[in-house]
Amino acid sequence: MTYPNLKELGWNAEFLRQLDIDEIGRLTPVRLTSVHRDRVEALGEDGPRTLLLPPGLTTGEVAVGDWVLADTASDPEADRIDRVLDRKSLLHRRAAGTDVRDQLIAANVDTLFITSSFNEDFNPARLERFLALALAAGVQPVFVMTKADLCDDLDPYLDALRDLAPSVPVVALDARDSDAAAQLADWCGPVQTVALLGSSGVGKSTLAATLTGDDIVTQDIRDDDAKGRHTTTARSFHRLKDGGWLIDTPGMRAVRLAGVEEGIDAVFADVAELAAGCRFTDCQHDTEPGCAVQAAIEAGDLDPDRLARWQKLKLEEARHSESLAQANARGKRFGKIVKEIKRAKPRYRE
Ligand SMILES: Nc1nc2c(ncn2[C@@H]2O[C@H](COP(=O)(O)OP(=O)(O)OP(=O)(O)O)[C@@H](O)[C@H]2O)c(=O)[nH]1
Ligand SMILES: [Zn+2]
Repeated sequence: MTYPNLKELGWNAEFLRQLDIDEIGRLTPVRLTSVHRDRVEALGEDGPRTLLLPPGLTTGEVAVGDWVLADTASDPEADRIDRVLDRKSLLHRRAAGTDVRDQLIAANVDTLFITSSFNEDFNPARLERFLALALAAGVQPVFVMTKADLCDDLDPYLDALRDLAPSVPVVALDARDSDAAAQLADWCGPVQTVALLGSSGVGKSTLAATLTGDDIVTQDIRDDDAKGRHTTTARSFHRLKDGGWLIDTPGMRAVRLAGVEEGIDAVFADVAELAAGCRFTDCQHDTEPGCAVQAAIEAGDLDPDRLARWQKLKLEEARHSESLAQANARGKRFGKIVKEIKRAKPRYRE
């Protein structure tokens, strides 16, 4: 069995530069292909490996696509991660439900295929949200529009996408057709890593199968977390027909924003620029005098819906970032209390 070499796995000079002389001989670079509660799976030049984590590092701090240095010599019982290399990009989101922790989705992704279909699923607010996520992560976004075969008139959708983000490439395709791979070939070649994002039913699994040549029905690997709840922590890493890699994330209906303010401002650069011209720095762009945003709306230069979507996203971002900061503070307080309790408790056995 031959395995892909490091370069084929996406390794490049940026990662190599992070190793010091001692590490080059002693440690092995490998790329993470799935993350479980207590261990990770990785792929390197010698094939797949299971790695344990060193003290002080949890699986919540690593993501599929990460490059890590594996220590395969120190402990005869198990291979371990020595350290995680700096990432060139990191997609993350807020965890589901009331959990406000940041959840890592995928690391070192070059291109995010923001997938939507030409039908009722088409939703500008959702696309902007995905776009903000991609830009904040440092990933190139591409709009991949599926079910083109079912739509009589693509133009209104294509126009809407151009208004939304003029510089983002748009590809319209039938996800079931093998031509789809050729249409996306620019982003799927050797050394490139892509990820798919989009709501349920838009055709992500279908497209993944077309791009990889496998029928990779998303297999969520369920793990029990510390509280015994079932969580989906594993993501899959698949070889693309064109030589690159696909990180396949389970359907994400609602991406929770947090810490992506820069991404939002980039997506709404036109509105943000207008807002910078308002008379008051804390202008709410409502009825304030000297509001450049309202002036643009009146002049027909700005769609009021777009202003509303910007405000909604910013509010959501502010709220989530705040709760994240609060949760971190709470976590620290909790940690302190646990330590105090431990200190106070008599120790019967060690
Ligand atoms: N006609 C047509 N059907 C498509 C296309 N893409 C996907 N489908 C169909 O749409 C349905 C849903 O596709 P999936 O690939 O399962 O969608 P998904 O995004 O993976 O959905 P989740 O797994 O729920 O996230 C399937 O019946 C596909 O065959 C397309 O481009 N054209
Ligand atoms: Zn204003």
